[in-house]
Amino acid sequence: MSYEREKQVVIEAAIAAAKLCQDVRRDIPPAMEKSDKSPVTVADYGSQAVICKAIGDAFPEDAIVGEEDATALRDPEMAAQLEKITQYVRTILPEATSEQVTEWIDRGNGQVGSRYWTLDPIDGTKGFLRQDQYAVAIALVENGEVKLGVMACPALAIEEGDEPGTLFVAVRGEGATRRSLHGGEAQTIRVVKADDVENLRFVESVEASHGDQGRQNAVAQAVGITAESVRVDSQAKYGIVASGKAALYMRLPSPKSPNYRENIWDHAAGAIVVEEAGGRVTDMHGKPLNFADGSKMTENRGVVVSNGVIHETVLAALRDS
Ligand SMILES: Nc1ncnc2c1ncn2[C@@H]1O[C@H](COP(=O)(O)O)[C@@H](O)[C@H]1OP(=O)(O)O
Ligand SMILES: [Mg+2]
Ligand SMILES: [Mg+2]
Ligand SMILES: [Mg+2]
Repeated sequence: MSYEREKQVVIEAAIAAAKLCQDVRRDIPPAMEKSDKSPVTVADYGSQAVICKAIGDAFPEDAIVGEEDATALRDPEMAAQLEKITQYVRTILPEATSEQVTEWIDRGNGQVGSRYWTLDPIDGTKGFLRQDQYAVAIALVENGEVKLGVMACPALAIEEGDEPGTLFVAVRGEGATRRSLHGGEAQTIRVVKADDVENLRFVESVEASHGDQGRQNAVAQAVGITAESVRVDSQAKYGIVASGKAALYMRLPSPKSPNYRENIWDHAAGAIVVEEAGGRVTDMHGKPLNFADGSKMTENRGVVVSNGVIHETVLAALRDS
Protein backbone atom coordinates (compact mmCIF):
# COMPACT_ATOMS: atom_id res chain seq x y z
CA MET A 1 0.00 0.00 0.00
CA SER A 2 1.51 3.29 -0.95
CA TYR A 3 -0.86 5.68 0.85
CA GLU A 4 -1.10 7.91 -2.24
CA ARG A 5 -4.26 9.72 -1.23
CA GLU A 6 -3.17 10.15 2.40
CA LYS A 7 0.13 11.53 1.15
CA GLN A 8 -1.46 14.06 -1.20
CA VAL A 9 -3.93 15.32 1.41
CA VAL A 10 -1.36 15.90 4.13
CA ILE A 11 1.35 17.30 1.86
CA GLU A 12 -1.11 19.94 0.70
CA ALA A 13 -2.24 20.59 4.29
CA ALA A 14 1.35 20.81 5.58
CA ILE A 15 2.32 23.32 2.88
CA ALA A 16 -0.74 25.48 3.67
CA ALA A 17 -0.05 25.29 7.41
CA ALA A 18 3.62 26.17 6.90
CA LYS A 19 2.57 29.25 4.94
CA LEU A 20 0.20 30.26 7.73
CA CYS A 21 3.00 29.86 10.31
CA GLN A 22 5.39 31.98 8.25
CA ASP A 23 2.70 34.67 7.85
CA VAL A 24 2.20 34.76 11.62
CA ARG A 25 5.94 34.88 12.22
CA ARG A 26 6.40 37.89 9.96
CA ASP A 27 3.96 39.73 12.24
CA ILE A 28 6.02 38.79 15.36
CA PRO A 29 3.42 36.93 17.43
CA PRO A 30 3.10 37.23 21.20
CA ALA A 31 3.13 33.91 23.01
CA MET A 32 0.29 32.72 25.20
CA GLU A 33 0.97 30.32 28.07
CA LYS A 34 -0.62 26.89 28.41
CA SER A 35 -1.53 25.25 31.72
CA ASP A 36 1.82 23.41 31.69
CA LYS A 37 3.60 26.80 31.27
CA SER A 38 4.75 26.01 27.72
CA PRO A 39 4.18 28.63 25.01
CA VAL A 40 1.54 28.49 22.29
CA THR A 41 0.75 31.03 19.57
CA VAL A 42 -2.03 31.79 17.11
CA ALA A 43 0.09 29.91 14.55
CA ASP A 44 0.01 26.64 16.55
CA TYR A 45 -3.78 26.86 16.64
CA GLY A 46 -4.15 28.00 13.03
CA SER A 47 -1.88 25.25 11.77
CA GLN A 48 -3.79 22.60 13.72
CA ALA A 49 -7.13 23.93 12.40
CA VAL A 50 -6.02 23.80 8.76
CA ILE A 51 -4.49 20.33 9.01
CA CYS A 52 -7.30 18.75 11.06
CA LYS A 53 -9.88 20.15 8.64
CA ALA A 54 -8.06 18.57 5.69
CA ILE A 55 -7.59 15.19 7.36
CA GLY A 56 -11.08 15.14 8.87
CA ASP A 57 -12.74 15.98 5.55
CA ALA A 58 -10.75 13.39 3.59
CA PHE A 59 -10.71 10.60 6.19
CA PRO A 60 -13.72 11.15 8.49
CA GLU A 61 -13.29 7.73 10.12
CA ASP A 62 -9.73 8.40 11.27
CA ALA A 63 -8.82 9.64 14.74
CA ILE A 64 -6.39 12.56 15.00
CA VAL A 65 -4.18 12.94 18.07
CA GLY A 66 -2.99 16.55 17.98
CA GLU A 67 -1.01 18.56 20.50
CA GLU A 68 -3.43 21.48 20.85
CA ASP A 69 -7.11 21.75 21.71
CA ALA A 70 -9.57 24.64 21.61
CA THR A 71 -10.74 24.63 25.23
CA ALA A 72 -8.83 27.79 26.18
CA LEU A 73 -10.03 29.57 23.02
CA ARG A 74 -13.70 29.21 24.02
CA ASP A 75 -13.07 31.45 27.05
CA PRO A 76 -14.67 34.85 26.26
CA GLU A 77 -11.41 36.50 27.36
CA MET A 78 -9.72 34.81 24.40
CA ALA A 79 -12.14 36.20 21.80
CA ALA A 80 -9.55 38.53 20.27
CA GLN A 81 -7.03 35.69 19.95
CA LEU A 82 -9.62 33.43 18.35
CA GLU A 83 -10.50 36.18 15.89
CA LYS A 84 -6.81 36.54 14.97
CA ILE A 85 -6.46 32.80 14.42
CA THR A 86 -9.58 32.84 12.25
CA GLN A 87 -8.17 35.68 10.14
CA TYR A 88 -5.00 33.68 9.45
CA VAL A 89 -7.02 30.55 8.67
CA ARG A 90 -9.10 32.60 6.19
CA THR A 91 -5.98 33.26 4.12
CA ILE A 92 -6.22 29.53 3.29
CA LEU A 93 -9.94 28.81 3.79
CA PRO A 94 -11.67 32.13 3.02
CA GLU A 95 -15.09 31.13 4.36
CA ALA A 96 -13.86 29.89 7.76
CA THR A 97 -15.76 31.05 10.86
CA SER A 98 -14.43 31.13 14.43
CA GLU A 99 -16.86 28.40 15.35
CA GLN A 100 -15.49 26.17 12.60
CA VAL A 101 -11.92 26.96 13.59
CA THR A 102 -12.48 25.73 17.16
CA GLU A 103 -14.32 22.69 15.83
CA TRP A 104 -11.45 21.84 13.46
CA ILE A 105 -8.84 22.27 16.22
CA ASP A 106 -10.85 19.90 18.41
CA ARG A 107 -10.80 17.25 15.70
CA GLY A 108 -7.32 16.69 17.14
CA ASN A 109 -8.75 15.33 20.41
CA GLY A 110 -8.87 11.76 19.12
CA GLN A 111 -7.39 8.70 20.80
CA VAL A 112 -4.58 6.39 19.79
CA GLY A 113 -6.10 3.31 18.13
CA SER A 114 -5.49 0.82 15.33
CA ARG A 115 -5.29 3.61 12.72
CA TYR A 116 -4.75 7.23 13.71
CA TRP A 117 -2.97 10.42 12.72
CA THR A 118 -0.74 12.33 15.06
CA LEU A 119 -0.05 16.01 14.58
CA ASP A 120 2.27 18.61 16.00
CA PRO A 121 1.04 21.83 14.36
CA ILE A 122 4.23 23.63 15.42
CA ASP A 123 6.96 21.47 16.86
CA GLY A 124 9.50 23.73 18.52
CA THR A 125 7.28 26.66 19.45
CA LYS A 126 10.24 28.16 21.32
CA GLY A 127 12.29 28.04 18.12
CA PHE A 128 9.39 29.53 16.20
CA LEU A 129 9.25 32.46 18.63
CA ARG A 130 13.04 32.95 18.49
CA GLN A 131 12.90 33.08 14.66
CA ASP A 132 14.87 29.80 14.61
CA GLN A 133 13.85 26.30 13.45
CA TYR A 134 10.43 24.68 13.84
CA ALA A 135 8.46 21.96 12.08
CA VAL A 136 4.89 21.13 11.12
CA ALA A 137 4.80 17.37 11.73
CA ILE A 138 2.10 14.90 10.63
CA ALA A 139 2.20 11.10 10.79
CA LEU A 140 -0.17 8.23 10.07
CA VAL A 141 0.13 5.25 12.43
CA GLU A 142 -1.40 1.80 11.84
CA ASN A 143 -1.20 -0.97 14.41
CA GLY A 144 1.56 0.88 16.24
CA GLU A 145 3.73 1.35 13.16
CA VAL A 146 4.26 4.75 11.55
CA LYS A 147 3.31 4.33 7.88
CA LEU A 148 3.55 7.88 6.56
CA GLY A 149 5.36 10.96 7.78
CA VAL A 150 5.19 14.48 6.39
CA MET A 151 7.25 17.22 7.97
CA ALA A 152 7.47 20.82 6.80
CA CYS A 153 10.43 22.84 8.10
CA PRO A 154 9.77 26.38 6.84
CA ALA A 155 13.08 27.83 8.07
CA LEU A 156 15.37 24.94 7.14
CA ALA A 157 17.82 24.90 4.23
CA ILE A 158 19.72 21.62 3.83
CA GLU A 159 22.36 22.81 1.37
CA GLU A 160 24.15 26.07 1.87
CA GLY A 161 22.64 28.68 -0.41
CA ASP A 162 19.24 26.95 -0.63
CA GLU A 163 16.23 29.12 0.03
CA PRO A 164 14.91 28.16 3.50
CA GLY A 165 11.87 25.86 3.48
CA THR A 166 12.14 22.06 3.28
CA LEU A 167 9.43 19.41 3.06
CA PHE A 168 10.24 15.82 4.10
CA VAL A 169 8.00 12.91 3.11
CA ALA A 170 8.41 9.22 3.95
CA VAL A 171 6.21 6.19 3.30
CA ARG A 172 7.05 2.87 5.00
CA GLY A 173 9.01 0.69 2.61
CA GLU A 174 9.30 3.39 -0.05
CA GLY A 175 12.13 5.60 1.16
CA ALA A 176 12.29 9.24 2.20
CA THR A 177 12.46 12.41 0.13
CA ARG A 178 12.98 16.10 0.60
CA ARG A 179 12.01 18.99 -1.57
CA SER A 180 11.78 22.74 -1.38
CA LEU A 181 8.60 24.09 0.19
CA HIS A 182 8.59 26.52 -2.71
CA GLY A 183 8.10 23.75 -5.27
CA GLY A 184 10.33 21.65 -7.49
CA GLU A 185 11.32 18.02 -7.63
CA ALA A 186 11.50 15.70 -4.65
CA GLN A 187 14.85 14.00 -4.15
CA THR A 188 15.61 10.80 -2.29
CA ILE A 189 17.60 11.30 0.90
CA ARG A 190 20.01 8.97 2.69
CA VAL A 191 21.72 9.09 6.07
CA VAL A 192 25.47 9.70 6.50
CA LYS A 193 27.65 6.86 5.24
CA ALA A 194 30.17 5.32 7.62
CA ASP A 195 33.15 6.85 5.80
CA ASP A 196 31.68 10.36 5.49
CA VAL A 197 33.82 11.91 8.21
CA GLU A 198 32.84 15.44 7.26
CA ASN A 199 29.22 14.87 8.25
CA LEU A 200 29.98 12.84 11.37
CA ARG A 201 28.52 15.51 13.63
CA PHE A 202 25.66 15.35 16.10
CA VAL A 203 22.59 17.47 16.68
CA GLU A 204 20.78 18.27 19.88
CA SER A 205 18.15 20.69 21.15
CA VAL A 206 18.77 24.41 21.55
CA GLU A 207 16.87 24.29 24.82
CA ALA A 208 19.15 22.95 27.56
CA SER A 209 16.11 21.99 29.66
CA HIS A 210 14.82 19.59 26.96
CA GLY A 211 17.73 17.21 27.33
CA ASP A 212 20.99 16.48 29.12
CA GLN A 213 23.62 18.32 27.15
CA GLY A 214 26.48 17.30 29.44
CA ARG A 215 25.79 13.62 28.97
CA GLN A 216 24.92 14.01 25.29
CA ASN A 217 28.30 15.60 24.63
CA ALA A 218 30.15 12.99 26.67
CA VAL A 219 28.52 10.16 24.71
CA ALA A 220 29.22 11.85 21.37
CA GLN A 221 32.89 12.14 22.32
CA ALA A 222 32.95 8.52 23.43
CA VAL A 223 31.80 7.40 19.97
CA GLY A 224 34.43 9.52 18.24
CA ILE A 225 32.46 12.63 17.32
CA THR A 226 34.89 15.40 18.08
CA ALA A 227 33.10 18.38 16.51
CA GLU A 228 30.86 20.50 18.71
CA SER A 229 27.16 19.73 18.51
CA VAL A 230 24.87 21.56 16.13
CA ARG A 231 21.95 22.88 18.15
CA VAL A 232 18.62 22.96 16.36
CA ASP A 233 15.01 23.27 17.52
CA SER A 234 12.26 20.77 16.74
CA GLN A 235 12.03 17.65 14.58
CA ALA A 236 14.10 19.49 11.99
CA LYS A 237 16.89 17.49 13.71
CA TYR A 238 15.43 14.28 12.25
CA GLY A 239 15.40 15.91 8.81
CA ILE A 240 19.06 16.85 9.18
CA VAL A 241 20.05 13.28 10.12
CA ALA A 242 17.89 11.84 7.30
CA SER A 243 19.57 14.19 4.82
CA GLY A 244 23.03 12.97 5.77
CA LYS A 245 24.10 16.24 7.38
CA ALA A 246 24.60 14.74 10.84
CA ALA A 247 25.10 11.16 12.02
CA LEU A 248 23.43 11.37 15.41
CA TYR A 249 20.64 13.13 17.32
CA MET A 250 20.47 12.51 21.06
CA ARG A 251 17.72 13.58 23.42
CA LEU A 252 18.48 12.25 26.91
CA PRO A 253 16.19 12.85 29.88
CA SER A 254 16.87 16.17 31.56
CA PRO A 255 18.11 15.79 35.14
CA LYS A 256 15.75 18.68 35.96
CA SER A 257 12.62 16.87 34.74
CA PRO A 258 13.26 13.13 35.23
CA ASN A 259 9.54 12.38 34.96
CA TYR A 260 9.14 13.95 31.51
CA ARG A 261 7.84 11.51 28.91
CA GLU A 262 8.06 12.14 25.18
CA ASN A 263 4.88 12.71 23.16
CA ILE A 264 4.12 10.68 20.03
CA TRP A 265 3.63 13.83 17.90
CA ASP A 266 7.15 15.00 18.76
CA HIS A 267 8.73 11.93 17.11
CA ALA A 268 6.43 9.95 14.77
CA ALA A 269 6.94 11.95 11.57
CA GLY A 270 10.65 12.53 12.14
CA ALA A 271 11.28 8.89 13.02
CA ILE A 272 9.87 7.45 9.79
CA VAL A 273 11.77 10.02 7.73
CA VAL A 274 15.04 8.88 9.33
CA GLU A 275 14.22 5.15 9.15
CA GLU A 276 13.26 5.36 5.48
CA ALA A 277 16.49 7.26 4.80
CA GLY A 278 18.37 4.23 6.19
CA GLY A 279 18.82 5.32 9.80
CA ARG A 280 17.71 3.94 13.15
CA VAL A 281 15.54 5.36 15.94
CA THR A 282 15.23 3.92 19.47
CA ASP A 283 15.00 5.18 23.00
CA MET A 284 18.19 5.51 25.06
CA HIS A 285 17.99 1.84 26.09
CA GLY A 286 17.61 0.61 22.51
CA LYS A 287 13.86 0.02 22.76
CA PRO A 288 11.69 0.93 19.77
CA LEU A 289 9.54 4.02 20.31
CA ASN A 290 6.03 2.94 21.29
CA PHE A 291 3.35 4.55 19.11
CA ALA A 292 0.71 1.95 20.00
CA ASP A 293 -0.55 2.80 23.47
CA GLY A 294 -1.19 6.48 24.06
CA SER A 295 -0.05 10.00 23.38
CA LYS A 296 2.79 9.76 25.93
CA MET A 297 5.51 7.19 25.35
CA THR A 298 5.47 6.10 28.97
CA GLU A 299 7.67 3.04 28.44
CA ASN A 300 10.44 4.90 26.60
CA ARG A 301 13.21 7.08 28.00
CA GLY A 302 15.05 9.58 25.83
CA VAL A 303 15.56 9.21 22.09
CA VAL A 304 18.58 8.15 20.03
CA VAL A 305 18.49 8.76 16.29
CA SER A 306 21.41 7.73 14.09
CA ASN A 307 22.61 6.71 10.67
CA GLY A 308 22.30 3.11 11.89
CA VAL A 309 25.97 2.23 11.54
CA ILE A 310 26.94 3.91 14.82
CA HIS A 311 23.73 3.06 16.72
CA GLU A 312 24.93 0.10 18.80
CA THR A 313 28.16 1.93 19.64
CA VAL A 314 26.12 4.89 20.88
CA LEU A 315 23.84 2.66 22.98
CA ALA A 316 26.92 0.97 24.48
CA ALA A 317 28.50 4.33 25.28
CA LEU A 318 25.24 5.37 26.92
CA ARG A 319 25.25 2.26 29.11
CA ASP A 320 28.78 3.11 30.21
CA SER A 321 28.11 6.81 30.79
N1 LIG B 1 10.77 19.51 29.33
C1 LIG B 1 10.80 19.06 28.06
N2 LIG B 1 11.62 18.04 27.73
C2 LIG B 1 11.67 17.58 26.48
N3 LIG B 1 10.92 18.10 25.47
C3 LIG B 1 10.08 19.13 25.72
C4 LIG B 1 9.98 19.66 27.02
N4 LIG B 1 9.08 20.66 26.99
C5 LIG B 1 8.62 20.74 25.71
N5 LIG B 1 9.22 19.83 24.93
C6 LIG B 1 8.98 19.60 23.52
O1 LIG B 1 10.24 19.50 22.91
C7 LIG B 1 10.10 19.74 21.53
C8 LIG B 1 11.00 20.76 20.95
O2 LIG B 1 12.16 20.47 21.49
P1 LIG B 1 13.50 20.72 20.86
O3 LIG B 1 13.37 21.89 19.96
O4 LIG B 1 14.16 20.97 22.15
O5 LIG B 1 13.88 19.45 20.21
C9 LIG B 1 8.79 20.20 21.34
O6 LIG B 1 8.04 19.12 20.95
C10 LIG B 1 8.36 20.68 22.66
O7 LIG B 1 7.05 20.81 22.48
P2 LIG B 1 6.35 21.92 21.45
O8 LIG B 1 5.81 21.13 20.27
O9 LIG B 1 5.31 22.41 22.33
O10 LIG B 1 7.36 22.95 21.03
MG1 LIG C 1 3.75 22.95 22.67
MG1 LIG D 1 6.44 19.31 19.75
MG1 LIG E 1 3.88 21.88 19.21
